Amino acid sequence: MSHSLPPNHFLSLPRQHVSHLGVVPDTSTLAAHDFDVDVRTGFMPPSPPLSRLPPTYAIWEQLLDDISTKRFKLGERKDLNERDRNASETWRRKVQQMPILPITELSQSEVMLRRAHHVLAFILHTYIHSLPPSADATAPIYIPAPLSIPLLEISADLVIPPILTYSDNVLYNWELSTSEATQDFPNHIDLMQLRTQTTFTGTPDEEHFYLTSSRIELVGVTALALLRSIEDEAFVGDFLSLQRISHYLSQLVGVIDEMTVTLNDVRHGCDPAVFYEKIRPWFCGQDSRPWVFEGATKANLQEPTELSGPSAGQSSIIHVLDIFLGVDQFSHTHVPGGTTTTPAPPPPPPPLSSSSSSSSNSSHVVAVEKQSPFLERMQVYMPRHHRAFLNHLKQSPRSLRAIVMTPPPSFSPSDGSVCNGFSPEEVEVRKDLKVAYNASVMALKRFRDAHIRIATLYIISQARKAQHESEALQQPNMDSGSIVLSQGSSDANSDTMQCKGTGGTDLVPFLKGVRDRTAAAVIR
Ligand code: HEM
Repeated sequence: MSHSLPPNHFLSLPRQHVSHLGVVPDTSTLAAHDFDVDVRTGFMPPSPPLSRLPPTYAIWEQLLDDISTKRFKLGERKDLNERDRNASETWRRKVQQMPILPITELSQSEVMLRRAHHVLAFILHTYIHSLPPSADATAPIYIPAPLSIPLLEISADLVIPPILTYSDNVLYNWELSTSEATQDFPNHIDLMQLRTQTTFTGTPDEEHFYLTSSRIELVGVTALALLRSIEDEAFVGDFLSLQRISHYLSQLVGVIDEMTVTLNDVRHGCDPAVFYEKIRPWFCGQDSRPWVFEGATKANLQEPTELSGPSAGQSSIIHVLDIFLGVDQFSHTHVPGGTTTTPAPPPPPPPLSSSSSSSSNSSHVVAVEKQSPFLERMQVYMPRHHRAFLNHLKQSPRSLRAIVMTPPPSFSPSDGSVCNGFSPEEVEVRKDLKVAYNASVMALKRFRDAHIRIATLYIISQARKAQHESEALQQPNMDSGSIVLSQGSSDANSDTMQCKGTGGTDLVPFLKGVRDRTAAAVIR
């Protein structure tokens, strides 16, 4: 089986074996200083992801095909009939009865491992969420060994958790719709030519939902280029380079705004009710019912400590913007269940001269600390090269925020004299720099404002509607117009509705907190 990367690409080279405990650094990739971030496609791969595993794994691909052709329904749905129940039960039996396949053939190639994770993670979520509901809300869900063992092994090799991730349903879940588009890609990218490989529901809404994120990733490539240019200028660090940095930051505002427009486009193709009722439940991670990976102990495989469902909170491009702008020191501090709704006080800027201490190994640690801030936990679900990229960026010796904060913002000589070595021209240039930096931070805040409106429309309003309907059903003689909801109908009241994100956050306070802390990064 040939895969789609050129033979000399670093991901096509033989992999250094990564222990199943995930503790041996994969230096073959880190040493190459290649973080699998392409100049043309960013965090998306530069060619369409593999769409089929080698014949040895035909049974997995067949089970995935069944998901597409049979369109199983969620086990919790009230409108299930006998045929629906039998169809998913027959399919689950096939999962239980398949042989436990060794992953040796896959371990040679990152691209094949990704496809295998995609296939098995879709099978895992279909298996779990097609199960009939249990009377005991805390009863464990048993994942049969033929699914759990290879999924744990593959996840250990990729150093990501054994659950559906953003990379499974966005980064490595697309193809191009025409041969012309395939031929031109990635030198010419037509965002409208993207199609999704796998969905749970077969609805255009689900496809549009995934592709919205893919398009944001591709729009974000221009932001990555600007960040590189800013880094280069920061290295030079002279008067002219400060002017150039301001210019690049002004361009960055335009790119982030374009990402916001693309985000808003989710409304033009993904119906909120279809999303809430039919699509979203397939994403849910482990909640009150523990997932038991059968055979894991016997096979000496590490079981996961946390299993959050896929969330675009795992998108590296947004984390990159946060880290590069130094916003992460504010926006990433939320611990779910904590009380960090007020912006944290600005931390002192790191010294300009601080140098990168070491190349971190933390990209290889997959154990998740439940109490660490949500956005940091989400990095564990990212492809490990992208995680390494974020760590690399965090350790940059030239923090943009620190550059903008030199001299301190309060410094403003009014008599035009040269003060502390800064000429009046340089003072002006530094003022412009601060304005441009703050404009970028505010663009990111606008992205988050738009995102909150979308989460409200797609989750909060739909949850409220569902509650309204179920109350109406319980009180059939009551005039529906007279039903009073405990939650108000305006967005302002949405905080009172307890809704969880797929990543398990109390979504409204969480998203508003991240947005407010982003705004708090503005330099006064
Ligand atoms: C229908 C569309 C969407 C809905 C309903 C939605 C909902 C949510 C929810 C509930 C969270 C809270 C975290 C969790 O528990 O999962 C979240 C986080 C997040 N989402 Fe979305 N999301 C949508 C689309 C997107 C898209 C297209 C992006 C862009 C790539 C995005 C980027 C983020 C980010 C970056 C976070 C982390 C919080 C932050 O950094 O502000 N979302 N989303």
